[in-house]
Amino acid sequence: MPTKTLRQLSRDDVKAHNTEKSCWIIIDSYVYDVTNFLDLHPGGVGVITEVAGKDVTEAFYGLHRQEVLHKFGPKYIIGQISGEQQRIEQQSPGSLSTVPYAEAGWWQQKPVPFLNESHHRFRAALRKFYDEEIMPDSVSMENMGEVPGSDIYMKMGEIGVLACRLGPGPHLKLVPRLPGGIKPEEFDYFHESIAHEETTRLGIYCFAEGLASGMVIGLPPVLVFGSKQMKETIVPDVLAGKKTICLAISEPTVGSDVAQLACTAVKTPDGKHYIVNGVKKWITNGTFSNYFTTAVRTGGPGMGGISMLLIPRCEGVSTKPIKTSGSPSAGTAYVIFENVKVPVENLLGKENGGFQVIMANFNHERWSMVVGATRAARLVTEECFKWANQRMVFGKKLIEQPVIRFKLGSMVAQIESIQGWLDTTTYQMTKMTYKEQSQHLAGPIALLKFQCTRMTQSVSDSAVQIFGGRALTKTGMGRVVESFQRTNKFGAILGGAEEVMADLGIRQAMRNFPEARL
Ligand code: HEM
Repeated sequence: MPTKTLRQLSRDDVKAHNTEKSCWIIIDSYVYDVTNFLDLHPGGVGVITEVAGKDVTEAFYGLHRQEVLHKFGPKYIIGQISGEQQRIEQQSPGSLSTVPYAEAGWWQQKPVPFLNESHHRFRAALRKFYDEEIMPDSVSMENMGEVPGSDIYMKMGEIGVLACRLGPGPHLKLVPRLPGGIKPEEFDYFHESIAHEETTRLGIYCFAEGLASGMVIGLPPVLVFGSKQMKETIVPDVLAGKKTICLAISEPTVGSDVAQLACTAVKTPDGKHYIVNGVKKWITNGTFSNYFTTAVRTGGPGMGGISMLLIPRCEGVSTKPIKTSGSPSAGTAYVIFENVKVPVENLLGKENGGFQVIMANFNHERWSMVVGATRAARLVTEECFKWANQRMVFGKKLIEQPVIRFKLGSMVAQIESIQGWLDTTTYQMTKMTYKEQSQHLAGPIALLKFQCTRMTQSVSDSAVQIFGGRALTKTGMGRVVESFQRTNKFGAILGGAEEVMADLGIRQAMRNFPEARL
């Protein structure tokens, strides 16, 4: 809202401008001359002229998100009502929300043992970046089905967030700086979780997926198992946002049952190349990636015959968009390999040792999905809290209905339960080596993901009921809830289906089952 001194007006001054020829309205103490906007107004001329000359604050907020006012409003402001102040809290870039439960406890001044000042600094820098650089165009890009372009990737590379989304490790030293001036040595899994959370907080699932979700799962195998040459050339380019990468494992007939995959890589007689043939499906960021971290069959059937190859976009590689229930902004693709010649140096790990490479990555992927899904559910709850507080129905605010408070209570309780488990898990990760994490956390993380996506479905269901018809339109008041109800199931399938997760959790637990009897 304007910072310069505004012309002071009285309510009577405004009252006189109540026609199509001169149409003034008051929203939260500011006076808008919307005469020239009437013909542009998506809701039509009549709705505004009907209330011309009046204070329309409640009517406005009943029909529009605050972002509408921020985007279109400022140029029509001509003054402020004398002696009045803006009353409605404005979300400024980078700020924390004061709506109850809209931020996890620590961010709303409740002490927790895991976080310190560096996490605060990191969050503030990152949120400001997302609010200012990414948010403004993201809703329209998602609706138009546009993927985030290289300009966005470069900006993300510049601030260092791409590296942060891969977690702690030596790769953090490959970027010139990290958000908030964090040092690579002080970076832990809580910083990483903040980086995922702030991406999800955009509230636009597929566009947010387009922001390097493929890299989060596609680059770690290169970091851990790649050759020196890959680490010196490909990794820095990806972290700088100059190149993009994704993970290509699932196939038209193979999802969670990775051991059955059919894409083949056959060595040439001179032993210098693999010839890759096959199709990958549901590959996030596949439509625009430069590299594909790909699972291929180099040996016999089952998990012992799988290898991982880094395949560049080259002759014989083609990608086709898949129309999902989300938006093309995620770049979800079929990736088709037809006699693709890949140097043997592009092998990640050992030949036929690909299953270990895949597994090494899975826990981290699942954990990061829980982080994102929990944050998305929290955002949805914030939307519901705000809406229930502003929506008037049957002569009172929605929040005054006990049934709505019950729904909100149930949503908050489920989210906070997952948050508690998640924070404990993240803390355990900070105290364990990668190997220890695989040994001790694979089962609990699988169960956590299972419970988390059960939670998101329940939260989505309640949120839709609270928003009513607005939860079914892609633009307007309910856009965040609409996106969530359309896309939250992705998390229940990708990275291991719910049923597989619950089963895995128990199978892992059975590995250490004692000689116990009742
Ligand atoms: C500065 C003043 C205003 C601006 C910039 C503005 C802008 C907009 C925009 C951008 C939309 C499309 C919303 C979307 O789909 O995301 C919209 C819709 C609408 N506006 Fe306004 N508007 C203003 C004032 C008003 C006023 C004063 C009223 C009546 C009280 C009004 C009534 C409506 C209605 C009924 C819709 C359709 C809402 C729906 O689809 O649910 N607008 N307006």
